[in-house]
Amino acid sequence: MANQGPEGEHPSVTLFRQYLRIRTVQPKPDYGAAVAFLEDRARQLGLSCQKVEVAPGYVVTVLTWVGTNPALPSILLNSHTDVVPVFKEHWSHDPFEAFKDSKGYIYARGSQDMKCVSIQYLEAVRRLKAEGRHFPRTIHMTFVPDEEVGGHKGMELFVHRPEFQALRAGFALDEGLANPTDAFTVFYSERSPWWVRVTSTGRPGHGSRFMEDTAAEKLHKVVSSFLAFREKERQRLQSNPHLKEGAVTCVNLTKLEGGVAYNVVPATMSACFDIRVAPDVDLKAFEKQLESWCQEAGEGVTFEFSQKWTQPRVTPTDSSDPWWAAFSGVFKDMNLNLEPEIFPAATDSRYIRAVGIPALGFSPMNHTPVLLHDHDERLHEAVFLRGIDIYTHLLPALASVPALPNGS
Ligand SMILES: CSCC[C@H](NC(C)=O)C(=O)O
Ligand SMILES: [Zn+2]
Ligand SMILES: [Zn+2]
Repeated sequence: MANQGPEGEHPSVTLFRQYLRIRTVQPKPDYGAAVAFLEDRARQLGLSCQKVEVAPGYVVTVLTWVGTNPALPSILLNSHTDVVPVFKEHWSHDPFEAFKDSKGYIYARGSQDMKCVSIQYLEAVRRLKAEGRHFPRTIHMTFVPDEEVGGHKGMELFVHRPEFQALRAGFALDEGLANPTDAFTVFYSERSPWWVRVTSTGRPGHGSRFMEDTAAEKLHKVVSSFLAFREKERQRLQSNPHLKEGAVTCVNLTKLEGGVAYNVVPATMSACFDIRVAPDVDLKAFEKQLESWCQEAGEGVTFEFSQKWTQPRVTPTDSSDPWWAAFSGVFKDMNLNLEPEIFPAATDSRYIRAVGIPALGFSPMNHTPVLLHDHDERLHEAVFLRGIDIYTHLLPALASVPALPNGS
């Protein structure tokens, strides 16, 4: 029976399942247990382990494999330790048990997002070290908290710390997404999250009357403008087979608030939008567009941001770029299909890219449905193990990229 314990199970899978059982689930992740697990891995692998407390209780753990030429900028392998909450009643198995079914599927929150990648990094390094391999560039594995709620007490702070500067990262890998086909997806940029609350104010009064200038009418106009834009972008994506989801701007109305009673016309109503702005959009012009939709709706309609990312960056994917050449070359050598895309949501990669470090988002999961944040998130053990193989090829290639003219 596949779930009867580690007997006959690949030790990397057993380790993965142990890590999945640590309850680093938002909103109260057990970060202490994750850090203790990683410290233990550092001891087992003979790696140094540094803990950087970026905010009270929020520790970034850094495991380091020093290269033969530590003067060269390093390779940063980043992963986050927290996972999103679950609706337990919708799961076939306990999401923190790491149940493995008879076919080899491991069910657990974090199995795709992104505890698989954390263990794959560690196991690839373990294997390469055991083979006696050495590479010029130092490899740092960073395990960060808080990504699932925006990274504001994680990577966003860490990239501005002296301990981060001291890592002297020249190139980074972070998370990607599964791909249901034979191909692997790699993300070279991200859309910018803009979370916007539009507040409409107007005349209150009795619910039986035709009041003039109501908050609801004006909010309706704004909502129509936002959703008309959404439809335009949706059709632009649908009509062009060359465009992928991340290349267009997406808008969703995610909250409507206001009102106190059926028979009271409210003086204030608001609508919240989750906007993901494509990296080629002129952000100043786009903000002006939001402003004019509010103005056109009438007096007393304003908007504010609760997230506003304004530093979209694109990591080069042309063959002349040495990092891309090293990364994509491995896929060519291994005869694997690679599909470069723009990440539709936001990851910690945006903070890494914003401080000038090229970063690719990659989670080695092909033949796997995208189940991050979903019920029954799962990963097949064979796909997980294949991912370790892929990293055992990627790390030597990246950590052997010669010194670049720009100093990285
Ligand atoms: C804007 S901070 C929230 C981050 C979250 N990341 C993912 C991968 O779901 C998101 O894009 O909604
Ligand atoms: Zn993630
Ligand atoms: Zn996530």
